[in-house]
Amino acid sequence: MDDIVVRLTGLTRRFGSVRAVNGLDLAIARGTTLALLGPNGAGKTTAISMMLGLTQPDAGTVTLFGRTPTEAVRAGRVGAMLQDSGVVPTATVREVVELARALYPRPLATDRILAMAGLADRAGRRLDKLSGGEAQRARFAFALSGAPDLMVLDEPTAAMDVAARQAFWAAIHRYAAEGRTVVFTTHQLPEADEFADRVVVLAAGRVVADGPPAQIRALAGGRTVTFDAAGARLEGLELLPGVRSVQVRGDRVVLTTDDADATVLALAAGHGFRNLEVSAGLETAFLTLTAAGTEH
Ligand SMILES: Nc1ncnc2c1ncn2[C@@H]1O[C@H](COP(=O)(O)OP(=O)(O)OP(=O)(O)O)[C@@H](O)[C@H]1O
Repeated sequence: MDDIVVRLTGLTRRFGSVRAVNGLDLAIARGTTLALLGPNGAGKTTAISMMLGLTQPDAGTVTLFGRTPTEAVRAGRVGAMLQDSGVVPTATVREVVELARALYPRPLATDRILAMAGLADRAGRRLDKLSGGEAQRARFAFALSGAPDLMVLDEPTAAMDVAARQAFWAAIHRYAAEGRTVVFTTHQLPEADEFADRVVVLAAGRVVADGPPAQIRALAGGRTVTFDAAGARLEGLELLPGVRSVQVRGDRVVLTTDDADATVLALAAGHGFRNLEVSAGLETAFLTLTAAGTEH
C-alpha cells in the first residue's frame, strides 16, 4: 500500500544465543511519529539498524517506500540520527551541514537546516565546543539536510537537559508537520507519551504492546493481572470492574486493570483462576507481557 512508509515482516536477528529482534512485524503509515519504547537490551537499536540496512537480518524483510533500505537511503528519502555516528570534531556546524547537503539530490538550504535544528546562532562553532544537547542537534541537522521523508532517530535526546529536549522536539514537530514520518527509540515512557502518536513497546525483541500513547500509559499506570487460561472461564473478562484490556498470551490470560482489587474479587466470584499474579508499573507490565509472550 502506498501509504505505508516502513514495513517490517518477520524481522529477526540473533547475536549468538541472544535473539535481539525476534519476528518483528510492523507497518508504519506516512505522517506517523512512532516511538519504539523498551528497556535496555530490548532490541530497539538492532531493529533500527536493520530498518536502515546497516545490519542484515537473519530472517524477514524490510521495505522503505516499497524499496530496499539501501535503495531508499540512496534516493535521499531517509535521514538517520544514530547513537554512535562519528563526525569530524574540528569542523564547524555549518561545515558539517554543507558536507551533508552535498550527499543528497535535493538538500534543504543551509540556513533553513540550521534554523530547523535550532542552531542558527551556533553555525560557526566547532563541533567539539558544543554542549551535549547542541551536539545532538548538530547530528539532527546532518540528518535533515537531505529533506528526507522518513527520519529515524535512535535515543535522540539521551544527552539533553529538559530545555534542550523541548527545543529538540519542537524542531521534530515542525519537521513532521509537513507530512513526514518519524521513528524514534526511547526507554522513557513520558517521552514516548508526549511526542509520539503511536507507541510500539518492544521487550526481548518482540512487540508487547502497540497503540496510541494513552493506551500505553494506561497499561503502565494500572495493574497487570495474569492467571492460567486453562480452567478459567474466559467469556466476559473485559466486562469485569476496572479491566481495560484482555489478552491471551500462550497459556496465560493477561488483564490490565485500573482496580486490581475489584477485578480479582469479581474474577474469584465468577470466573475462577489458577496461579494468579498481580503486578504494577510499566517495567513489570513489560516483563509480564514478555514472559507470557514467549510461551507460545
Ligand atoms: N553486535 C552485537 N553483538 C552481540 N550482541 C549484541 C550486539 N548488538 C546487540 N546485541 C544484543 O542484542 C540485544 C538487543 O540489543 P539492542 O542494542 O538492540 O537493544 P536496545 O533496546 O537498543 O538497548 P539500549 O536501550 O540499551 O540501547 C542485547 O541483548 C544486546 O546485548
